[in-house]
Amino acid sequence: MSTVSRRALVSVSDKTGLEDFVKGLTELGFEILSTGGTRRFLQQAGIPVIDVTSYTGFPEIMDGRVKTLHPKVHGAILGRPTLPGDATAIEQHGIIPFQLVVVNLYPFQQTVARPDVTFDEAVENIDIGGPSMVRSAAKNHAHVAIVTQPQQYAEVLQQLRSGALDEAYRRRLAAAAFEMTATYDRAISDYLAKVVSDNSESSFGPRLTLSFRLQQTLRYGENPHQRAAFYVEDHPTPGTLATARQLNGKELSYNNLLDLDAARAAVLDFRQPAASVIKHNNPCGLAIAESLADAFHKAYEGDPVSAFGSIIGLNRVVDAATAEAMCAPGRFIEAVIAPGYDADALEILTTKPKWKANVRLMQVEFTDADRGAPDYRRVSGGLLVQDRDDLLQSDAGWQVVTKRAPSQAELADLKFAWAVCRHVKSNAIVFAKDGMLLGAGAGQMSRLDSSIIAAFKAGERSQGGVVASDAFFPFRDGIDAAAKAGIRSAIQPGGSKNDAEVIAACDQHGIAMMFTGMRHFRH
Ligand SMILES: NC(=O)c1ncn([C@@H]2O[C@H](COP(=O)(O)O)[C@@H](O)[C@H]2O)c1NC=O
Repeated sequence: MSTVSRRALVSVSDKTGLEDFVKGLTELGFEILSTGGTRRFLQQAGIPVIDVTSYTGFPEIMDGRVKTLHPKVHGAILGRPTLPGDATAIEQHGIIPFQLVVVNLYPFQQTVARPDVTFDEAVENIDIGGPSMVRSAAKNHAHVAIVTQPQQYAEVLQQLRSGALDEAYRRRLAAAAFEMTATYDRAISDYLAKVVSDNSESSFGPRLTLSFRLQQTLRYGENPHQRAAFYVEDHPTPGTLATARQLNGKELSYNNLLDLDAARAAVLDFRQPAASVIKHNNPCGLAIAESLADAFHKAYEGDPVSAFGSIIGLNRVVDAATAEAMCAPGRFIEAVIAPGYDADALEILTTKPKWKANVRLMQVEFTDADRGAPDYRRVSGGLLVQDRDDLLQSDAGWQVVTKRAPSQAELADLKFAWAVCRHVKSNAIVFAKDGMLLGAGAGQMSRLDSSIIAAFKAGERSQGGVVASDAFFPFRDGIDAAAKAGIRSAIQPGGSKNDAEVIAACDQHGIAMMFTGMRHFRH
């Protein structure tokens, strides 16, 4: 038996804060045992360390695949010295129990997050010995404290200095340890499931396990009587809402988050400066222009009544002109999401009386990295999974089906209206002109009702404009309503058994129509 009273096993990949922590442990009388890399790191810092191989009498083998997987290591972690049977085994096999185990794992999640990662690299970053020690120590928390994160170091030292780590504290450490190994294993199984599904005919594996961590609890859900929280992925893709930073304003609500996501998505599709105005998850305004300020102005004026209390999405760094336009008298905005705010814009938006401390300003990188990610929707007792309908659009395969082809200006508006349309709840009808959404018929149970609403919203402005429909027009009535409003061009997927009747209606009204061959339902 050793004469030292306390032993710690330290084996970590992330060496953050390690030197100070282990120095603290040695000052408290701990003898330190470590694996190769950790031992070298600590010795370079002048800390006395025993190599774990000199304790086990067995070398590290197979490029480190086996370093701590030894009965003298696991016996020293799992042994219960207070039990006669365990005490005998400890004595017989020359085991020296550990009171503290400090382990963090190979960076599997960070490795597979790299776009250029190879399968072999990913596999080599699956830690085996580390989780085994963590699980052993967490199971035996009655005798052993398990430390798995650098963030725990300061508190652990403080607890040790004030006496000992009591059982309740060790149990908390054990709970954190099992949570860590569960997350780690889930990351491995998700990665492998993705590799398997990418290589198989069906993209969907036999089981789906999702893991999210709590980012914030929310005051309430869609309504005040509903509890709510925002959970995010462990390593969210840059540019997603989970990575957005709040620069100003009140606490975010559940509905704010939903609308901010829609506001960002609606402007992400455009390469020109674009602005979206979101209400209840639908754009009531959306526009593109030469400058961001003009885009915002056109978007807000698309439907200024509905825009009151809206969420704004902007796809350029906000400048002073756009900031001034958003603060103009009579405009009321709840939140803004943009890739940034220049110093002048931030000054304006954080000092204007109604904005300061009120309007939520969110900053997020605008990238395409998240496109095509899976989309999940809860139904009672299950989860619906699909590819998100957000791939960059192309006009390859579009065809003119009417006698008249759209003019260049009409074609530009048709492309714009088609891009807007997939952000509107079905049945979606969009009237647009000059890069500006004039009227949206959203979420109606009949396409004709959506057409009538879009025409009503657009009013006189729809003269010479275009209409986009997220799914085919089943009858000519939607086209008749658009023609009555002065629409000159239409875009829709086509594919109805009544296509001939709808095309004839367009020809009769002199409307040019294009079929895209792709539907954009958004239920
Ligand atoms: N194979 C083993 O027996 C083993 N024992 C500990 N590890 C891991 O090796 C890392 C530390 O290694 P080193 O001290 O050599 O830098 C830790 O992240 C630890 O979790 C192992 N590695 C992987 O499984």
